[in-house]
Amino acid sequence: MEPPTTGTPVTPMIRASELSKRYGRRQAVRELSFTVETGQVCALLGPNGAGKTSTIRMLVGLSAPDAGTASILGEPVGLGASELSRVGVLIDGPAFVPHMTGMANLKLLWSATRRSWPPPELDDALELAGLGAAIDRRVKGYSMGMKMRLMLAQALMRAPQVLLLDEPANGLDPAEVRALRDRLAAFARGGAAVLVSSHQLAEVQQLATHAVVMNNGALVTAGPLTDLLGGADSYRIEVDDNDRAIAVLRAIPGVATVTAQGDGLEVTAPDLQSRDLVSALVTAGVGVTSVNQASRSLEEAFLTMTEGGSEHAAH
Ligand SMILES: Nc1ncnc2c1ncn2[C@@H]1O[C@H](COP(=O)(O)OP(=O)(O)OP(=O)(O)O)[C@@H](O)[C@H]1O
Repeated sequence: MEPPTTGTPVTPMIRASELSKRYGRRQAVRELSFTVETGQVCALLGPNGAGKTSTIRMLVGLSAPDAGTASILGEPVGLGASELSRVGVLIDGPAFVPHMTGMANLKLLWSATRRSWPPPELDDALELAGLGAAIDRRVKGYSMGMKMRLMLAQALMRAPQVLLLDEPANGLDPAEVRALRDRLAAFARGGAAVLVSSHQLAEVQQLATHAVVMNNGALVTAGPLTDLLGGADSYRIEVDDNDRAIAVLRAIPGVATVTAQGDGLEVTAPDLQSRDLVSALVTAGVGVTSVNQASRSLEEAFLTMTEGGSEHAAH
């Protein structure tokens, strides 16, 4: 869901406002601002040491910013803030008691809330986490993916409106990442806001609707993933005859620009589908080798991050 651009402003579910954090001489986060709205799965993206974990820790009140404000559900975050009861958190990897079952671990974690077991949302949380019968097996036999699912269950059983997950896809195989994506998407469709950190562009393209890209503690770019990826309105097409293809493409109503780039063509056509372009080319007898949606901006942002000399964090 997109935030409205006009009309009554909505309160962002998650807001980082000019957040800064320093550890000794290391400026981990600098003047970082972004928001996550209801219905969004937002990726917090950046190389190792970019400041993602530091940011999430400030957003959930585990560390205090040196400057700026973290707000959840419109309220400033602090340790013990009441809003935090409506926040699900996965940070610092799964930590469970190995000789206890998944369910016993959930019960133990729930006991900290001093509310009676089971939580009303337990069944939904278990279904979304998708552990099946394994929930009654000991955690020491779990794979990394299963531990992540159990983490997800413990975050979801609180019926959170906001979910913050630090590198949840670490140690998951591609099928598990897909399953995680489906679960996060379902959760966001229910009106929640999800912030999920990652250092992998490919992973984020699968998971998120929005992205906040950071490097060296600072914001590089932020926005809907489709915008950051160059939008669905631009395509890279490779053909067997560039000159003829350019003539054909330029004659299609709705094609805004056609430019030759390297071996291929860069086409902007906001209202057309790739198949419209391909069928026009093929009908005109031009052989099409490949068609891809251009994904420039986010790639460029990543390039910037790499050039910016990302540091590997030893922590
Ligand atoms: N408690 C700490 N004490 C000292 N330095 C820290 C501490 N926590 C983080 N840092 C430093 O702050 C910078 C940002 O770290 P952070 O963990 O937030 O980055 P990250 O993007 O989450 O990286 P990673 O993907 O490796 O977890 C790094 O240079 C890190 O070494």
